[in-house]
Amino acid sequence: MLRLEGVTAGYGHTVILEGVDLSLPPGGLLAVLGRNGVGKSTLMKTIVGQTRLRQGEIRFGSEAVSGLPSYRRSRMGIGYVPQTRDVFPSLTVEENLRIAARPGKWTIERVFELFPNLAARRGNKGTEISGGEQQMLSIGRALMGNPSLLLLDEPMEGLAPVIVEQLLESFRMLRQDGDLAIILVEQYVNLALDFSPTTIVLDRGRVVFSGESERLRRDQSLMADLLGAGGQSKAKH
Ligand SMILES: Nc1ncnc2c1ncn2[C@@H]1O[C@H](COP(=O)(O)OP(=O)(O)OP(=O)(O)O)[C@@H](O)[C@H]1O
Repeated sequence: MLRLEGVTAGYGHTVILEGVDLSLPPGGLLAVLGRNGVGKSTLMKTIVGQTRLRQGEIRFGSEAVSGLPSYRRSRMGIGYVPQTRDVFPSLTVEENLRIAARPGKWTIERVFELFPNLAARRGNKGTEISGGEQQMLSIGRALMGNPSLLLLDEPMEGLAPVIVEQLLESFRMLRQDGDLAIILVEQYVNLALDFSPTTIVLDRGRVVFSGESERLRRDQSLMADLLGAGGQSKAKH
């Protein structure tokens, strides 16, 4: 469903990603790990078309999407939840969801089933809900577009443990759904390894590990090598 081959990309003259290969089958899961600033968000932005692609190819389904603008990729079924939480502050929860709607199985009712907190806040503006609820709304908006691939960029960042637990539960429900492929960028290593059977680790814009999450989890010294002290401390989560 998604294939990157030799992708080199960055911003303006700056190259951040170098020779990245990855592939994900329909309904597949992938965790993306790496220290701060190694290019995880840049990888997500490159998949959705928000960086400058210098070399390589990105295919989604049967099409090469490398030359397509973001909105075309989104219409083709790539849903993106950026680290910055993509909600319109002056619109209500319900309006935020409605304007993101495209035909398919995801409806407002279904999003409210996934995130009951949002149902209770349907009339509140984007500014009148908590950070955790904004994250749920941002994910809900991506789902309303009825994607076949969902990119989640550090969705747990800065959220209280109780909200992290709620989000995790919703991700498990999405995973059970089966036909939605998900790429999860995470700083919480164990949480990501639990979520996805396959993982890649980035370091300075290159893929330095690609394989079974379990293999990484079992090899603590490899994990320390690839993710460093920061990864280790967050591995406790
Ligand atoms: N819009 C931009 N223009 C220029 N450089 C950028 C831009 N966005 C990110 N960078 C640089 O690209 C590099 C990779 O950043 P990126 O945000 O992809 O890393 P990350 O692995 O997601 O980090 P974090 O875990 O801290 O979110 C960093 O050196 C960053 O300064």
